[in-house]
Amino acid sequence: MDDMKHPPTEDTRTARVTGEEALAMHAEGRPGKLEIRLTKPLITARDLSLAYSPGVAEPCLHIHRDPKLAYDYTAKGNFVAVISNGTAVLGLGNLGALASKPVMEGKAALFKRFADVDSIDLCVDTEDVDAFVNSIRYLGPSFGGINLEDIKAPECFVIEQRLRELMDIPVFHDDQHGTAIVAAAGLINAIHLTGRDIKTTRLVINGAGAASIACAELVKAMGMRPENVILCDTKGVIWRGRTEGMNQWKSAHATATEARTLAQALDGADVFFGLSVKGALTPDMVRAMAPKPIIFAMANPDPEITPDEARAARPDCIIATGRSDYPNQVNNVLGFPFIFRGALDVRASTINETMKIAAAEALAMLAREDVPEEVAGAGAGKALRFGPEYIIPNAFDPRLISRVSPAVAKAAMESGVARAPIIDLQRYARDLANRLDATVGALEAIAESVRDNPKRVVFAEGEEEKVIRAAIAFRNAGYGTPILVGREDRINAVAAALGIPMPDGIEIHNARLSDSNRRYAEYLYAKRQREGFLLRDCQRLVNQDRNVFGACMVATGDADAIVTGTTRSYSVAMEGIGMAIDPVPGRVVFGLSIIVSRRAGTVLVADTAVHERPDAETLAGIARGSAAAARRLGLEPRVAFLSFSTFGDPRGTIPGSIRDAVKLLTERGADFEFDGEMSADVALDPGLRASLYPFCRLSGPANVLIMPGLHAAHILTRSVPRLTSATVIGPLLTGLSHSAQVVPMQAGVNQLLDVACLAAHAAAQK
Ligand SMILES: NC(=O)C1=CN([C@@H]2O[C@H](COP(=O)(O)OP(=O)(O)OC[C@H]3O[C@@H](n4cnc5c(N)ncnc54)[C@H](OP(=O)(O)O)[C@@H]3O)[C@@H](O)[C@H]2O)C=CC1
Ligand SMILES: CC(=O)C(=O)O
Ligand SMILES: [Mg+2]
Repeated sequence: MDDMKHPPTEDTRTARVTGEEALAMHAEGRPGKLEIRLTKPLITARDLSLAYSPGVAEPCLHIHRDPKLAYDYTAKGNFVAVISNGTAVLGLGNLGALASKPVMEGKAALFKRFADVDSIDLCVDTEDVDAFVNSIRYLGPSFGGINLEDIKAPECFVIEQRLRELMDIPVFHDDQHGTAIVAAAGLINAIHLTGRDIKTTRLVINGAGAASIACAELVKAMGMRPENVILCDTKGVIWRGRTEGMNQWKSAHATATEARTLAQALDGADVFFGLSVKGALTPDMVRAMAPKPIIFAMANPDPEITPDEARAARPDCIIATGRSDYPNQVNNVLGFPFIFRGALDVRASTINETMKIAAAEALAMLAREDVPEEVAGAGAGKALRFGPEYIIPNAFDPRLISRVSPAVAKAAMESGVARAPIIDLQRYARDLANRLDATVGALEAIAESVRDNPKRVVFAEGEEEKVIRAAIAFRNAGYGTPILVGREDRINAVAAALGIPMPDGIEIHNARLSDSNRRYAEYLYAKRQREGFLLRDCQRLVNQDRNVFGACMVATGDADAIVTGTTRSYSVAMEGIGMAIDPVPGRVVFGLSIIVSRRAGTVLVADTAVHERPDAETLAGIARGSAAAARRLGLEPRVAFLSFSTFGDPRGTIPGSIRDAVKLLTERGADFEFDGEMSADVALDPGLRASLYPFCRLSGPANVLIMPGLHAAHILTRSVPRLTSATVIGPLLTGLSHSAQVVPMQAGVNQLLDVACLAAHAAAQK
């Protein structure tokens, strides 16, 4: 196919998902997005006596005497309730309490993911303000803070005000203040980039509800003149004297203006804030705005205008939306996790204006700094740099927690609402940076970098349902062009039976009918003719073995990477790939697994796929390859060669290969820390090494574990995800001259997608 190497023409940076994918994600495994985990063991009778009766009486009595101790003996200090009645669910309207639950679980998940704040959703089934307030006001003892969400205006103003008066913990309506803080941060930078002065900037806000009123208040507090801010709602401009559809909060922002419609208000305006509904802003309105207009179309899930439409109407505009799949995401996810983190850590009694402005400024300033490689996506073509397409940090920026939360904590202390001040703020910021796992950010950075540099990835088992789903998800995620190997009618029939429409941009190649199969057979014959293969043997392999066909596509440059493994055993799939793709000369091919755990951070394990009993040279090669992979993930490698014994204790038959591998690396002067043999606990816990093995050369807990053989590697990586809360990614094949990955046969759609993304990333590094 002539056009084989042309990537899709549309903007592949975006990570679009389908409704079907979103439903499947929510239904998969344990339904929903949250579960509760224990922080203390409850295994023995003693554990039970300590955690429950009689032991639990002790903290109860202490807290009774001194309520502050609740922060020391319970989860209160890190626990936030996300509360809604579902009357303004995103921009979807009044869906009710139950239907708001996915958003509320989502907010709780974001609290945990981005700021390690524990959180629970409480969906309260009433639209009555008094009943709502009364159902919350008595819950204070359980929580360190209350995050109100998606409650419509004007009731939300009354509810928040009353709860703030009644409760002694922060009560924060995210749609009001979280949104205003993030929008203000983006506005500070957009004003700077377009050379404006906030005092003369004219803003039109579409919407006069929770988010809009809070935005109007904050921008005015920041110096925008009241007469330069016009609000519109479903009845048009909120002008001074209007009586229809008004309330006291709208009246407070009514402007003396002749404009009556949004279009009239926008004539010559500098800035548009959309906090209303999809499609409310038309290209004609955008065309009527001032030069270099600033457009924040923040309605969710669909903005008031899409970036493509806005740019087509006004190429000189700065455009932001509330979505994560366009550049410039102005969304309160950049605010609430970090604001609460800072407020909780100083046990703030409230979140006040000083804290909000500190958060907005910290966000704005972070966007002006150089973006570290792991955020921009290592090797990505499009670097994120302060400018019209990057006015606000990315939600996955790991620096957010160590910038925004300390700014909020400091402002709380300075404004006198901190009940547990932090003495050393620099140390606090450092501790926060380490609180989140770096690999999670690194993996998202890998995905981002693949979106910037999309690849052609062969899904060799193209007729399988889960493979088709993964290929479609790969395409929708913007990772590049999936190539399904299989019969077109079969693939279309499977997709039709599943009710999945096949999107454009997916290629299907039937090995037997492909124009290229003769070329692949000749390629294979040239490689294998001295190993007993005739041309017709090679032709048969190419025609009949999809792994061989797919690997030939990659080896001859028709594709960038191949993913397989769901229908054949690992070794058979490897054999097919190995027919066409060689190891990098001098490198060992091995499997690398990544264990991501909260407790131990990120730990790489190798070899988890290829060598049953590696000799010393192979072990040394595996260690070298693993150390290089660790560096690519942003980890400085500390490599431990594992055994049942540590430096000869207990005595036994330690495989000589381990000690010889350590010797080989020492003689050759490896440029990373390594040592062994040692047992896994000694490798992971430096405390166990300190007194008995002070000579050990590892400076901290090992983050790369080299296994003595495949049996031990399998036992470890297969049991960890079933016995603990850790995730295991891989095994990922390492050391081949072209990017190829074999997933375990039981791999699901998400695993296939992740591995395909990693394969595409690896292809970019070849
Ligand atoms: N990006 C982000 O971080 C956030 C985005 N949002 C988005 O902002 C929007 C509003 O949310 P929220 O303030 O909580 O909701 P509210 O229900 O409190 O307010 C909605 C407001 O939008 C107005 N409105 C509805 N349709 C139109 C229209 N066609 N033209 C003009 N105004 C209209 C309503 O007018 P009226 O008063 O006449 O009924 C009301 O004033 C949602 O789309 C939400 O997703 C909200 C929070 C954060
Ligand atoms: C982002 C958000 O909170 C909303 O759209 O309601
Ligand atoms: Mg909301």
